[in-house]
Amino acid sequence: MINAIDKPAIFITPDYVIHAVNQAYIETYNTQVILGQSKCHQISHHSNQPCDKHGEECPLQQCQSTARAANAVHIHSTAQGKSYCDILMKPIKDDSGKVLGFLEILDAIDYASTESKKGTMIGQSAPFKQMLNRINRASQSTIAVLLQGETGAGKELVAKAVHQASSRNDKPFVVIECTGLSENLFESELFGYEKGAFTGATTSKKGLIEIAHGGTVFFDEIGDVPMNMQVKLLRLLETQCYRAVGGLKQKRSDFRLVSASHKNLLELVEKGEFRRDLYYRIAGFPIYLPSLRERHDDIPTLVNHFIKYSEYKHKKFSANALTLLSAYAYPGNIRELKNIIEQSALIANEDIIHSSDLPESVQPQHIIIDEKKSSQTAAADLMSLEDAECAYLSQVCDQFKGSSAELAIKLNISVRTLYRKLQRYELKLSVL
Ligand SMILES: Nc1ncnc2c1ncn2[C@@H]1O[C@H](COP(=O)(O)OP(=O)(O)OP(=O)(O)O)[C@@H](O)[C@H]1O
Repeated sequence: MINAIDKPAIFITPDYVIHAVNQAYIETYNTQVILGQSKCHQISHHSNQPCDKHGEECPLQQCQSTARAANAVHIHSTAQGKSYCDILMKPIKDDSGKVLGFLEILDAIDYASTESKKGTMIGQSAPFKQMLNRINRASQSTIAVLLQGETGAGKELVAKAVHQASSRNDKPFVVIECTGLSENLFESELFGYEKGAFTGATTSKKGLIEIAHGGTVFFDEIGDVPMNMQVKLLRLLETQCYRAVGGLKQKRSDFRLVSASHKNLLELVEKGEFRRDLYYRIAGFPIYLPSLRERHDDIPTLVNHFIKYSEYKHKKFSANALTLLSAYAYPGNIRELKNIIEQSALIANEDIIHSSDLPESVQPQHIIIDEKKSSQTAAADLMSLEDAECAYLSQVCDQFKGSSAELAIKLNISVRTLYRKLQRYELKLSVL
């Protein structure tokens, strides 16, 4: 029975022991499993303890307590290194309803990675994993996906992942940037035009919607579509039919819809700036993208990733600079982090990038007090006292050229307290 499943699958009893694996599992994971003996966590996590003992959800336990199917995104150790996997666990019952064991179906996620890997989304924090779970779910259907997240949080990358993981991945992925689209441009760009439709239309041109046939259309910043064009957009999305500018023939395009906005669309609906019917048409399956502030744990891996794929791959950030980078709030999210890394690498004269090479916005005095900002923005950017202390100490450590005793006197604390704080924030004095 297990071999009838085309994805990798295993059968486990409640004591975590694997009793059967299918052909797809053997081909994908190439791992030595001793049936009736190996436990799932030993094989997938190289650990003697179940997943929930080392920070991951255990779908087997969930399944056991509810007697219903459970799902989780896990990081598995495979012959090729660590990789993401979407797990579906189903209880298998006998005729009397007694649970005999669990069927685990594994779906490899190759558009995301825990470590630096070109062309993938990097991260391993809990909010990132929750997002992956939603992306994987969305990609298995043709439901309209709405991506909501701050600017620079990775909406375009997620839209591409939804497409890549779907059955349409061999067809086009077309991006339509909605910001600044005038009515004329909107129609000619989306629907194309016929020869002679307007002055300058010397040949006919295909529209983006036609190009996307069979694939996915990504409407970026859909909240910026003006009211008068929202009606036309709704008609297109409802019927998938359109007419080229200057054309008479009705055309049809089969496309999967993914939209994104950094604005709160429901608030726009309440204010009467976005049509409610259009909102419900595009928001079939909302996916929230966490800001970088919510996934601070991912910063060091992202820093390594961006430096590795930049022209400064031989350079490295000092531990103090990394601490400062981790304490910053990133209103521009991952895009801002990427810029900061490239800027600092360019500024650094040596192969080590020190905290003094980081741009002013990241420096502690800027993070702590920026009087020019409105009180509302300043409140949003406020950092905890602990983060502020850590950021300040990290800069001091890079710049202070004296002994620890001298520094302790300057900071008006004992040398022991200084060492305790340095240890706590994993900082080092440049001259000790
Ligand atoms: N998880 C990630 N791992 C690696 N790089 C990422 C990740 N998320 C985003 N990026 C990178 O960050 C940059 C910004 O991402 P993207 O353009 O997708 O953001 P966005 O939310 O669409 O921004 P905007 O709202 O301004 O359109 C890109 O260079 C992208 O490759």
